[in-house]
Amino acid sequence: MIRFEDVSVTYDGAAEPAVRGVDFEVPEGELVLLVGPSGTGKSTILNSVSGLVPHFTGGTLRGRVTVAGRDTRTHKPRELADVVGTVGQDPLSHFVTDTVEDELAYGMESLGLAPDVMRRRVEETLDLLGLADLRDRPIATLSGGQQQRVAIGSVLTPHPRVLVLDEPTSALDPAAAEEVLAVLQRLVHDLGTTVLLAEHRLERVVQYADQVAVLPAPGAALLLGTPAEMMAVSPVYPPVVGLGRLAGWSPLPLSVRDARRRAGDLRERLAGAVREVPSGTRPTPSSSAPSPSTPAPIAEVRALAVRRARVQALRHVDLTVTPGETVALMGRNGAGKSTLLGALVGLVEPSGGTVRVGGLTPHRTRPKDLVRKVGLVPQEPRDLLYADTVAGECAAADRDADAEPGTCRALLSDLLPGVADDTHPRDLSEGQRLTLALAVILTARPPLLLLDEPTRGLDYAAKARLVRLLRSLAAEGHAIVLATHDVELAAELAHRVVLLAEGEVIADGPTTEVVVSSPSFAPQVTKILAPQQWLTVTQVREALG
Ligand SMILES: Nc1ncnc2c1ncn2[C@@H]1O[C@H](COP(=O)(O)OP(=O)(O)OP(=O)(O)O)[C@@H](O)[C@H]1O
Ligand SMILES: Nc1ncnc2c1ncn2[C@@H]1O[C@H](COP(=O)(O)OP(=O)(O)OP(=O)(O)O)[C@@H](O)[C@H]1O
Repeated sequence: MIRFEDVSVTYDGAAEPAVRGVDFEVPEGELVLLVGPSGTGKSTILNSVSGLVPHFTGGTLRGRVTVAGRDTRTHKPRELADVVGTVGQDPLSHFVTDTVEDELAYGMESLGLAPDVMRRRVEETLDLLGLADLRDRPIATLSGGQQQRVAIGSVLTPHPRVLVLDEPTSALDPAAAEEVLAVLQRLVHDLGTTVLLAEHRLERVVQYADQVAVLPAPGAALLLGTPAEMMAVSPVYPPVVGLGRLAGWSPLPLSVRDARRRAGDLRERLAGAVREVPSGTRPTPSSSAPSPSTPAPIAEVRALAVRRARVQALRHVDLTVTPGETVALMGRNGAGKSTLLGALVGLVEPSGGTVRVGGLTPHRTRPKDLVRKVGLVPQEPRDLLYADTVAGECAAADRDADAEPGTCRALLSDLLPGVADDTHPRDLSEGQRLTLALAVILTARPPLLLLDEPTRGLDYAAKARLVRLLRSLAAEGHAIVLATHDVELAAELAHRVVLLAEGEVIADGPTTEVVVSSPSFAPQVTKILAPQQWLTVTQVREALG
């Protein structure tokens, strides 16, 4: 259905092709998962199926890409729209209408479908993706994950024969991600839809794939095979595969269920091993604090309520954060995580209750004074960056924070060597942009550091670098609060997990306690080795010695 024949793409001005000699086929009615570290060309391959490469991105495409027999070089994206539905990495940039319902209908309208068919499919899709309550909402007022669901819904309604999805679950909560993948699988099985999908969070998707295509390194040849074959050789793999490799299981398990069946021996070996307190996870924040007295909190939230237009986004929220602790805020899309971070940094005004950060009331404090107390790395780091060059961005950060000139640049070079001063922030990769935003925020050395979905778009290596960095900041005494759907990240990093549901705190405790009992928020290793309480492959490796 999709065929690549010896395809190479070279972007204008680039010395090397972004992808080289790509030659593979996605048969009709199969779901093929495209994986690989950042920058290996996954988006480039996806965009050449929809025709965005080279028609919109520029550059040169050699070889041939055909979709349902149509050559994408001679057919513009518009002329492929009746066959291919695409969701890109940045759904916001693709929305064409203002409300949820209109957006779901738009693709069908442009194809001229009958009104009764459109009506039926809109209703179906609203139900399928849990959007019914949001049907009249302006898209601009939706949470990140709600927007991503709308973006996915809007390509499903025209029933395209081919779906091309670039990280479709990056902003979704774990349950929503499962729901979306179940919908895709149903389309593949029942309607024979062909799906090509790229994703970094393999723990969410690998078990749904018929085949996996791996781009091991920039410019390297693409490998194609069954998920089990590919997971044995891929440089990126989910924790279930990491555990399987560690335990020497063959064939490698791809799902928690497969792994549980094999895990008897491993559980026995682990029961014998001394269970140490895992690195990065302390039983309670205060019990291991250096001084006998608990440090004074850096942030205190009492009975916080926030209304956003007609939505009660938060109610009765109490939260205390002390220096040196890392707190993960988790909960379904729209639960109020970003709103709570917004209240801590003064962007969102409480409608009731109080918020105190470093003795100040954030929404009544001048930004200049507040930057020394608290900094937020937003869900879309681009929202924070407005200069034309990396150097300009860093100079502005130094000024805003009254820091020595060169402070921000030194931080950036430390975190991420090799980013040139004259690069436009727009041309950085997702991970590079996140790191730049982090350096900008850290320039003021705020004692409270907030991050909204920091692992969106990051590969496993970039995530590991972020974990190391945040751990060392916590060890220096920074308090860190991160809103995340990445259960594996929370397991690695957080001392404490706070679960929000419909604007209320429903659990607040040490990571192990909160996640072990939750089917949605438990990491893979926990599910595989239950009833023993392990969180990560690293912990298991250390325990086995
Ligand atoms: N429009 C463009 N113009 C110039 N270079 C580009 C463009 N898009 C991508 N590149 C470069 O091509 C290479 C492959 O990028 P691509 O986005 O396809 O990788 P990816 O595997 O999807 O990465 P990620 O997982 O980070 O999204 C990178 O070096 C990137 O900087
Ligand atoms: N400007 C706004 N106007 C009206 N409602 C809003 C606005 N911003 C957010 N909301 C609503 O407030 C609720 C909480 O949103 P918030 O962004 O805090 O959720 P979240 O937990 O961060 O979600 P996600 O996991 O999807 O990022 C959602 O129902 C959202 O639709």
